[in-house]
Amino acid sequence: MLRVLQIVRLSSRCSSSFVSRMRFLNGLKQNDDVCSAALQDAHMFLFHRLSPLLQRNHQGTFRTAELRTSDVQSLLENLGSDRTLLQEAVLIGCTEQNQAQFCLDIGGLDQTAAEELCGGTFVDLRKSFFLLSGAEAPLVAKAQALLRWHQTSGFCSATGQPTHRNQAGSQRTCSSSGIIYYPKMSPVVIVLVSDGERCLLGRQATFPRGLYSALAGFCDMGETLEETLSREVAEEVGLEVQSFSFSSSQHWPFPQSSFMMACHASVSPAHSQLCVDHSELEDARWFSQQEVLSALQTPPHRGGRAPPSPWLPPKHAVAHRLITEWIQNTRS
Ligand SMILES: NC(=O)c1ccc[n+]([C@@H]2O[C@H](COP(=O)([O-])OP(=O)(O)OC[C@H]3O[C@@H](n4cnc5c(N)ncnc54)[C@H](O)[C@@H]3O)[C@@H](O)[C@H]2O)c1
Ligand SMILES: [Mg+2]
Repeated sequence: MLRVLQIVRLSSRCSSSFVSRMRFLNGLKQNDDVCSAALQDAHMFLFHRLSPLLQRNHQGTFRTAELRTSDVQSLLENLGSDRTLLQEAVLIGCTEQNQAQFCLDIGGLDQTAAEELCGGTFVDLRKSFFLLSGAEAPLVAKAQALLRWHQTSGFCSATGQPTHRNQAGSQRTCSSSGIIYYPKMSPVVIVLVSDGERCLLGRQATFPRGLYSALAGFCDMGETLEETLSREVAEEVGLEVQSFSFSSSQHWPFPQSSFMMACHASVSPAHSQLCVDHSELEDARWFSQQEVLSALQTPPHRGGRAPPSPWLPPKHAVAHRLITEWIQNTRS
C-alpha cells in the first residue's frame, strides 16, 4: 500500500505533465496492485480477434469506440462472459489527465452481438489503421501488437511451461524457470536514396498495383543501422551509399511489429546505374521531383479506378514522411 501511495505522490508532484504521465505509466507496469486499481476506472479499447472496434461519426469519419471499464463490464455481462476476462486487459498508455488506457480482445465472444451493443464495427487493422487519424492509429497499432504478442507467448521457449503475465501486460514470466519475456519488435531500416536530382523508389510484387515506396530491410543480428542501410541498398539495387542522415522512426504493425528507422541516403550521380535484384523487388526506378510532387498531390487512392503511377505510401507511413522531406529539402 505504501508503494501505491508513493507512485501516486511521485507522479502528482512533478511539474511537467509529460514527466508525471511517464512516471505514472511506469508505476503501473511495476506494481500489479496499482495497475489493478487503475483498471477499475480506465479507458478501454476493444478488439475482436485482433480487429479494433471503430465507430463512424456524423461527418463520416472513423474513431475508436470510447468505452470505460464500467461499459466493458456491462458488455461482458450482457454477452454472458464472466468479469474475469477484464483481467486480460493490457496497458497501452494514459490520457493527459493520467487516466490509464487499456485494450482487451473479446475474440471468444459473439462479434455481432458485441457490435450491436457497442454501436460499432470491428474493422481489420490493415483497414482501420488508415481510417483513423492523429494519435489514434499508432495507439491502436500498439494495442494490437501487444494483444498479438500475448496470444502467441503463452509458453516458455526454453522449458515449454506456461508463462504468466504481470497485470499491465508489459512482460511474461515462465512459471518454471523464471525467465522473463518482453514484447518483441524487429528492427528495420527504411531509406530514401537520392542522387541529388532524383529519388529511388521500389516495389515488391506483393504491393498493391502502382505502389512504390522507399527501400526497406530487416537488420541482421549484430548490425548497426548504417551497416543495414548500406547492405540493403547494395543487395536490392546494387548501389553504394556515400552518406546518410537519420530522419525519424515509427512502430509498424504489418505484418508483425517492426521498429522502422527512417533515413535519407545519397549516392554519386556518376554511379547511379541500377542493378535490381528481382528476387526482392519487382521494380525500382529513379523518379524526378516533378513526378514525385504530382504523385503527392494526387488524392488518396480508394480502389475502383486505376491507381496513379507512382502511387505513394499513405500519410501514416514513415515512407511518406521521407518522400515529403526529400521534396522540401530539394526545393529549398
Ligand atoms: N512504414 C513504412 O513506411 C514502410 C515502408 C516500406 C516497408 N515497410 C515494412 O518494412 C518491413 C521490411 O521490408 P522488406 O520486406 O523489404 O524487408 P527485407 O528487404 O529485409 O526482405 C524481407 C525478407 O527478409 C527476411 N527477414 C529477415 N529478418 C526478418 C524478420 N525479423 N522478420 C521478417 N522477415 C525477415 C525474410 O526472408 C523476408 O522475406 C516490411 O515488414 C514492411 O511492411 C514499412
Ligand atoms: Mg526490402
